[in-house]
Amino acid sequence: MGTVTAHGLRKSFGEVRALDGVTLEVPDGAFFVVLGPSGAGKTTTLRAIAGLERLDAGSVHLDGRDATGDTPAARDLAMVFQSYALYPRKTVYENIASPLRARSTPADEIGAGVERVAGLLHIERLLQRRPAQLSGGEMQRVALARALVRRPRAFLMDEPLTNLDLKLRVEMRTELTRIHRTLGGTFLYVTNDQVEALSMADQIAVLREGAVQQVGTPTEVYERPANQWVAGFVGSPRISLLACHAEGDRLVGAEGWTLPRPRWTTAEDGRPLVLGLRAEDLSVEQRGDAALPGEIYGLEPLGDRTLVDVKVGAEMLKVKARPTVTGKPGERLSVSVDLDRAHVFDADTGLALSEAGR
Ligand SMILES: Nc1ncnc2c1ncn2[C@@H]1O[C@H](COP(=O)(O)OP(=O)(O)OP(=O)(O)O)[C@@H](O)[C@H]1O
Repeated sequence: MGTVTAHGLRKSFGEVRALDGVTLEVPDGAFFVVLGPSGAGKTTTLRAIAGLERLDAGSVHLDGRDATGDTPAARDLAMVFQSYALYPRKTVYENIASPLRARSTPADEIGAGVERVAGLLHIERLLQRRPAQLSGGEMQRVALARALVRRPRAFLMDEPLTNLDLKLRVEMRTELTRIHRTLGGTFLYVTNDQVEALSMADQIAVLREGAVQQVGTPTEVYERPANQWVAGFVGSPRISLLACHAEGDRLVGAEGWTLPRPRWTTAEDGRPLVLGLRAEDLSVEQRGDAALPGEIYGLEPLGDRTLVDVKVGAEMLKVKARPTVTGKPGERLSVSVDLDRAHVFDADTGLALSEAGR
């Protein structure tokens, strides 16, 4: 078993409120990602669960048992840090073996355990080296191997891929999901990288300023963001946001445009709203009659696609287009909108308006 439940975690450092009532329920065997920008409280959450941080309030239950007062060792969790934290004077083999030695594991089991994880992480040929003789990517693999060599109740991982270059990071994402599938076990993983979260997680908790904004599958968080902030944080390129209000069966933009009002939008006429449109739900080709008038601001070729920045009055839309698209700044065009996929938020509260019905 490996369920981890954090309830109402609160923690302040002097004036800074790092955690403002964080509640998480991590099911046994999940790949659960806590996603949030720098300073959101991700590390503090993980450290609190690991028993490394004293809480002002809240509780931590492991496999249903209250572990709030337990020492880190008694919690039986393995933690991987961004900084690797390897022993510099020990070989890779000894680094990986150290958690097993600390628990007086028989020698033959240690050998078998190290070989197994070394194989899993493709680091067999590094076992006799010392950390100073490793690249950053190799050190990261060793740090992961050292955590994975045991079967703790859960693995806690604090941005373990941050120090890797982009290519290695992408590779390790696939490897970590493979390792999770192979080993089983509960992974609680924190990151500020939304692509990492979307590509690896079974479930994502989005954290902002010490408060959970939304918990859901990657699809739920991306397709049905609970509020404007989540919509803006998750997704690349960033969602375009346009000020508007409803008038009968139309949405009327602050910049003078109108669109048919999505049938699921529940808001009284005149209330300030924000229309959220993702780049892939917009098109510079003519499609249907829902369209916004604008002018090209710039083109950003990205190889497999080109992003077209379109000015709609003083506001900006990012539109995903074919790589062959052409156009000059200042050229007028009409941007087609897939309204079934649009998001509407209350401008005052930021909350998504009734999306359940679609
Ligand atoms: N030991 C500490 N003393 C004082 N303030 C702290 C301490 N640890 C964290 N904080 C503050 O608490 C807040 C949350 O920090 P935390 O490290 O949990 O965020 P994070 O989401 O992990 O950020 P990052 O992605 O940058 O690591 C921040 O404002 C941070 O400055």
